[in-house]
Amino acid sequence: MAQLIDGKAIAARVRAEVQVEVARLKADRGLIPGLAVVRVGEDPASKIYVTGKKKAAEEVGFRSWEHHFDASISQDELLAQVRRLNDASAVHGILVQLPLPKHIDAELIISTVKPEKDVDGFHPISAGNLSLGRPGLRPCTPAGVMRLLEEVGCNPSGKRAVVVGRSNIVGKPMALMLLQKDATVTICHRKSDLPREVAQADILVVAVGVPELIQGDWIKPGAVVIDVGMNRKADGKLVGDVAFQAASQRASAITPVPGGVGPMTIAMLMRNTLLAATGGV
Ligand SMILES: NC(=O)C1=CN([C@@H]2O[C@H](COP(=O)(O)OP(=O)(O)OC[C@H]3O[C@@H](n4cnc5c(N)ncnc54)[C@H](OP(=O)(O)O)[C@@H]3O)[C@@H](O)[C@H]2O)C=CC1
Ligand SMILES: Nc1nc(=O)c2c([nH]1)NC[C@@H]1CN(c3ccc(C(=O)N[C@@H](CCC(=O)O)C(=O)O)cc3)C=[N+]21
Repeated sequence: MAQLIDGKAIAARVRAEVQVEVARLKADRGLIPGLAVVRVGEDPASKIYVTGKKKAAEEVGFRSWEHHFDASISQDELLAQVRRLNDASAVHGILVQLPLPKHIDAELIISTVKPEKDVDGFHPISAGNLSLGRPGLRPCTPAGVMRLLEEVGCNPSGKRAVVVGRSNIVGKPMALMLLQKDATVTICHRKSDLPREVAQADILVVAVGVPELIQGDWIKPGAVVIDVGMNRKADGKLVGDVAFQAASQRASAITPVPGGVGPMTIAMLMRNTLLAATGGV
């Protein structure tokens, strides 16, 4: 049986580290990091996520604001709101919750966030820095995965890593971060021969959004398996992209869903906001 990677507990540790640094910043410099979250429309999943973020921000001692707009807000008005947050000196981090309504060009909105305040790590400047191997704000989910690997003593150097999914917010930055740690990286998508590629993986990261797409018997014995997928079933329960029971028979370590990568995403958002406030990247 695989070791269960307790993302919930590790995330709590990351938040505790941030909390200590925030207390020191307040005492030494009178500086309180501030995080602004922009939410548009009534996506129920977004609402849950934003609530989790608010709780975490309070816990670590940040100021936080949620700016909620009706789904009918115009693109120009949303752009104006983002610019206002860019100019607000108490705001060190800005997160525009995705997805945005269809009449809004999400890429344009993301590019309008000041790169120094881009705590999601989605701005083209942040993506460019990552791709060039320069310091910068990193996307929270893959950054959280890297921390999980570290915590279970899994050093990617020289290992075969397979990332399933190539989105700009998870799969692609994940592959680049593993590459930066000297893994030999394969990126898979709809046209890939998944059973063949997955069988090669010493480290498998799956970020697809298809319930239990990855079958247990594809997994290389001893692999470390990280399941980013979050799929809600009809009964309200969450399942990942990996068939968990069968996979845990072969993996050496595996993340559960929920309680794996999800809490790490929020914890790394807190870290990024602290970094943005101190200019520490
Ligand atoms: N835990 C967390 O903190 C977070 C969880 N998530 C979850 O992670 C999952 C992925 O999110 P995201 O990256 O935004 O998703 P996207 O929909 O943007 O990307 C999905 C990727 O999976 C690939 N894919 C889809 N179906 C298949 C298939 N049948 N075989 C192989 N590849 C496939 C797509 O390939 P192609 O490019 O060829 O279309 C695409 O590259 C979702 O479940 C999401 O809810 C996301 C963000 C944070
Ligand atoms: N600009 C932007 N940045 C994001 O980082 C972003 C986004 N938009 N849009 C949506 C996705 C999704 N995402 C999650 C984060 C935490 C959990 C999380 O904490 N999950 C808990 C379970 C929560 C539950 O029970 O529903 C867990 O896995 O244990 C889930 C999903 C961030 N995203």
